[in-house]
This record gives sequence, structure tokens and C-alpha cells, in this order.
Amino acid sequence: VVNGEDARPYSWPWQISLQYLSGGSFYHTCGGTLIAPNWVLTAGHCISSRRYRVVLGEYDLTRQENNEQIKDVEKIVVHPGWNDNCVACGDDVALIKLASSATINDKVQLSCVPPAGDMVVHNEPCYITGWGRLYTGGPIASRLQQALLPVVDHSVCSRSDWWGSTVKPSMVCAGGDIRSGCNGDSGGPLNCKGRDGRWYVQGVASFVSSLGCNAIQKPTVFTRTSSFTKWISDKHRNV
Ligand SMILES: CC(C)C[C@H](NC(=O)C(F)(F)F)C(=O)N[C@@H](C)C(=O)Nc1ccc(C(F)(F)F)cc1
Repeated sequence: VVNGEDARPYSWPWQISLQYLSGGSFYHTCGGTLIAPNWVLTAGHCISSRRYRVVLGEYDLTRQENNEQIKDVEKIVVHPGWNDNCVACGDDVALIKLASSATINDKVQLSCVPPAGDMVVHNEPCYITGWGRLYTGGPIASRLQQALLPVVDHSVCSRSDWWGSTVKPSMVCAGGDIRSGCNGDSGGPLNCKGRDGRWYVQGVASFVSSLGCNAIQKPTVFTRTSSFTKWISDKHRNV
């Protein structure tokens, strides 16, 4: 997250760290959102043939704080439409089934999945959270970061001097000023508060400009969760 701030510890208790095994150690690679005790929502582009683990109840990646729950992965379902060679085609979404259910407590909670077709409105105040780079080319964060990223309506985001036709209706744009997501925030949530006062994961961090994470008029682009509500619920039911 570029130009964000340290989140209050455990204030986004559905945020997870997706980590891959390399040379005997695990490394943070992407964010994700706990949407059921044994299911995590993340981005399709986060998944390769590596071995993964999911860390819940995480705050400072560099410290053992004894609130972490470390879970092996039972299976990963990447959306069938995801194509690694075509970020602009969308469908950048995947589901991770944990080998065992998380223990839900004050530091590990579920986020809500929006109903199908739910549309966030222009300038709706949503937050991006993650341990991604603190600036383009910079280090990833130790402590979970947050930044207020107002929603940018599709009509603005698809302007030619913004993202043009790269952004699709199945995506949500947010930000576009000096604050943005950055590499390593991928797969993490765009957190928006509903009228019911609950937090909804309205987006899954997908891409930023290759010119730089917080390039002007290149808001962070998220997979629109409400375009995949049916797919998500079908996967719970293993169809
Ligand atoms: C690995 C990538 C698929 C996703 C990676 N995502 C992120 O860094 C995050 F955290 F914002 F989600 C990213 O945007 N990286 C930059 C460096 C990038 O590749 N951006 C990018 C690539 C292709 C396009 C497109 F769609 F135009 F082809 C747009 C942006």
C-alpha cells in the first residue's frame, strides 16, 4: 500500500497473508480475505504451482505475536476464466480451501461477500489493506497497512486517459491519487462498509499500472466481488 498507514492491530480480522514455500522458508506473496471458517478469497494471479500456507491473525509479518493461526491449504480453485497472459480479461479471482477451519475470535473474523450485482458508488469510502510494497519498487510492509481509496465509477475509470478499455464492468477501480495498492497487496480486499454497518469485501486487488503503483489517473483495479458471488457460493457447495 502506497501512502497508507499502519492499521490498528487486528482491525481487519479477515485479512490473511498467503505465503509460498521457497528454500525451506515461507514468504508473503499475496493478501486474501477470510469469507468462511475454511475458505479464503484471493486473486487468480496469486496462484502458481508452488506450495502455499495461509496465515490468519497476522499483523507484523516479522514478529511472532502468538495470535497467528497457520493453515495448510487443502485445495485451490482458480476461476476458469482467469488467463495469466491477459490481466485485462478479468476473472482474476480464486478460492482457497483451508485444510482445517480457522478459530473465529476477536482477531480472526469473516468478511461479508456482497450480494450478486451489488454496486459500490462513485466516491464510496473504501479501504485497501495489505502488506504490499510501501512504494513502487520498495520493500513490502512489516505491519499491515491501510489506505482510504474512494471508489472511481466505471464511467470515469474507463476514460481513455484513465484505464480505457483495460478496465471491465467486472472490475472496481479505487483511488487514483497518491494512495494505491502495490505489489504484494494482490488478492487482498477492498473493504467497504455496508448500510448495515458490516464490512464487505467489494473487491479483490488485481492490478496497478506497470508505470508505477500510484500513477495518477491509474487507480488500483480490483476484481468486482459481486460479479462472482454465484461462483463463490457454488464453490462452497463444491459444485
Ligand atoms: C502481476 C500482475 C498481474 C498483478 C500485479 N498486481 C498488483 O501489484 C496489485 F497488488 F495491485 F494487485 C500488478 O499489477 N503488477 C504490475 C507490475 C502489472 O503487471 N500491471 C499491469 C499488467 C498488465 C496490465 C494490462 F491489463 F493492461 F495488461 C495492466 C497492469
